[in-house]
Amino acid sequence: MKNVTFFKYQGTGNDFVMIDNRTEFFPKKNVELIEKLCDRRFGIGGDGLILLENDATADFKMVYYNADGNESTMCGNGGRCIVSFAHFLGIFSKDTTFNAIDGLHHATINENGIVALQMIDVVKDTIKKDTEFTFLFTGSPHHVAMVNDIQNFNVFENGKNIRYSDQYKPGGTNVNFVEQLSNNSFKIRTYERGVEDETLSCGTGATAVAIAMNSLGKTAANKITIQVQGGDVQVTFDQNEEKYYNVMLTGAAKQVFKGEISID
Ligand SMILES: N[C@@H](CCC[C@H](N)C(=O)O)C(=O)O
Repeated sequence: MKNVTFFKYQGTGNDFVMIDNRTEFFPKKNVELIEKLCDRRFGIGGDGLILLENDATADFKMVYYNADGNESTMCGNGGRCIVSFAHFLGIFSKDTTFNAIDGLHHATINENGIVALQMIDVVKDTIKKDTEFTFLFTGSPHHVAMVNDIQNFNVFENGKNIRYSDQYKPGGTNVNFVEQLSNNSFKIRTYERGVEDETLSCGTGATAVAIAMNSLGKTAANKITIQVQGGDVQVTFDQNEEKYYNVMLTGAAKQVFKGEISID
C-alpha cells in the first residue's frame, strides 16, 4: 500500500482528480485503479484523472484519463484546471505553454483564477455538415445537434444512442445538444464519451459548438458565450478561408480540496 497525495479541481463543474506525477511514481497503465479513483462511491470521484508531468520542450505535460480509466484525447476543462494546478505548484506565474496529447497549448491565468487556454486550430474542410448535425474535432471528437427546449431534453438517452451509433464506430464521439439564446450565446448540454453520462461542462465541446454555430451562420460573432450546466465559458477565435485559429477557451478553474488516498 502507498499513500498518494491528490488534488481535486473543477472547471464549470467538470471535475478532475489531479496528481503531480513529476517523479513518475503513478502506475499509469492501471486502468482499474484510475477508474476506481474516479468512482464517486468507491474512490475520490471525478469525470477524469489528470497527471501533471515534466516535459522536455514545455513547462509541463498533461496526461488525461476519462473516468472509465482509459487515456483519451484532449480535455479543454481539464486543460484549464491543470493550468491552475501548475500555477498553484509555482511552475509559472502568468503565462505558460504545456504539452498535451494534441500538441502544445498556450495559456494565461489572471488574479481571479480565470484561465484562458488556446485550443487547436480547426481546418474548415474537416467540419462535416449534415442536415441534422455538425461534426468536428477540437482536440476531441464532437457531434453537435440543435434542439428545442434543451432543459427538458433527454441528453443521456439521445447522447448515448449517437455516441454508440455505427457512424462513430469504433472510437465513438462526444455529443453536444445546443439551443441558441441570443446572437452570440448558446446553451449546451453534453454527453461525454468515457464518462458515459452527461457532464456539467465540456470544454472541447463548448469550443466545438461555438465554431459549429459560426460555421453554420447561426452567429457572425467571434466571441461567443457558452452556457453549460455548471456555469459559463467564453470561446473566441479568428478565422480565414482555410481555418479557425487563435481559438481560446476562457473560464474559471478551481481547486476544491486536497487529500491522501491509499493505493495498492
Ligand atoms: N471533458 C472534456 C472532454 C474529455 C475527453 C472526452 N471525454 C473524450 O474522451 O473525448 C473537455 O472539457 O473537453
